[in-house]
Amino acid sequence: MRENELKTKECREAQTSLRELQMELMRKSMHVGSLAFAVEGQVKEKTRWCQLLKDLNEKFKALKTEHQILLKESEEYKRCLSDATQMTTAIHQYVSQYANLESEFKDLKEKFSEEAKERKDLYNKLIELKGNIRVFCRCRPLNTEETAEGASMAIDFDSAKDGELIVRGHVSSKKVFKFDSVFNPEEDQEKVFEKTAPFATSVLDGFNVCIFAYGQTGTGKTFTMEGTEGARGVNYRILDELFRVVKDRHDLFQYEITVSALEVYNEQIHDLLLTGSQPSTTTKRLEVRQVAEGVHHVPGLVEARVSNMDEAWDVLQTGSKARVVGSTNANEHSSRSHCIHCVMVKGENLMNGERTNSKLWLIDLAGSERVAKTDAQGERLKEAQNINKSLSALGDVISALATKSQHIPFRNSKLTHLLQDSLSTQFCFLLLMLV
Ligand SMILES: Nc1ncnc2c1ncn2[C@@H]1O[C@H](COP(=O)(O)OP(=O)(O)OP(=O)(O)O)[C@@H](O)[C@H]1O
Repeated sequence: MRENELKTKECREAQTSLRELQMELMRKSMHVGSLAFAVEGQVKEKTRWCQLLKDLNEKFKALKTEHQILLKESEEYKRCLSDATQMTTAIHQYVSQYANLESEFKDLKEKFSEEAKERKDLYNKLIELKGNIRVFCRCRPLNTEETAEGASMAIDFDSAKDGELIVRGHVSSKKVFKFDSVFNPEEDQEKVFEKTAPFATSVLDGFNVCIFAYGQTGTGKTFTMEGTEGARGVNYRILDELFRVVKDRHDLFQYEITVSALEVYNEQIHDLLLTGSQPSTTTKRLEVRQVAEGVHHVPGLVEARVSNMDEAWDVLQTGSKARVVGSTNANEHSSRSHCIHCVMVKGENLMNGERTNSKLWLIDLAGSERVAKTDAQGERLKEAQNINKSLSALGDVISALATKSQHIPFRNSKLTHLLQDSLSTQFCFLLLMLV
């Protein structure tokens, strides 16, 4: 019994310790569960950190590459900076050089203006010394008919070297004429122009220049002024020279050039640039009007603006052609009218703003044969009388100008009236006498 009780006690104790062990096991398994949960959390955390580390690694790599690029760029910038510094120094040097040049340029500009004025004054004096009225004589060669008829020259050209021309008369008489220049039959258009060329500069310097061709019909007035395509005359050559000088001076001067072409026939002025302006057709006559003290104008006259030689020549040729086309007999008509080409030049000195206003007149006068000699009647007589009247009026004006007379009779003919302004101040007058 006792043994039974012991066994029961043992059994109870075993039961109690089993219960405790069970409790302990439960506690331990709960602890293991919480540890597993914690471990799972740690694993998750580790994965996240690993990912972060990976990302950071990539970012680091990218930053490293960027750093390399920036390093390169910064070296480039450094180089540029040194270039820029050099450039700035160079610019500073240029600026100071420019300032020096500018002041030198200003000095030169002033000197140039003074020299130009001096040159113009000297030129002015030279013209005065040479005389602002000059007469050249040109003798044409004998034509084939004259040679066939056995004609010979009455002029002794050997003596003409100093401008003195000896004309042998009948028997042993001889007459001596004095000219500023004499051109013998062998001297060509170029030779004649050599002496005329300086007048182009005079016009651009503000002088009025009048060049006349005077002589009897057939002596070569039109040949000398107009010339032919193969032997250009004064008109073409002087315009060419004028535009050459304009081009040469384009940095210092600005010029505005206009041209007109007109004709004086039977003491009436006609515009050759207006179609149908010939005397044979019914057109409005032009008149010279005084618009201010010392300023005369021809209202309605076409003034064509030209900017180069070709344009100017085209306009003047239009005028010359209109003169020929309008007449029934070109030669007859041309010898009975004064053909006038006028080149108007407005200049501005770009250095000092000085302005000039001048005119170049190129005039092929009507044939100078005398009425008594021509045995003219009717319309021809009227034409010849008008020519005589205007040529002698021109002669009177020249002699009044040459003797510096108080009164210059400009109003005695249409031609001299037209030229009044141009023969009143700063002018050069050249008469080409053709024989
Ligand atoms: N220096 C010269 N050399 C060669 N030929 C000339 C010369 N002068 C004139 N001639 C010739 O003489 C002829 C007459 O000349 P031109 O027509 O120029 O005379 P003009 O005086 O103008 O006459 P018009 O009063 O009728 O107009 C033309 O055939 C021209 O070619």
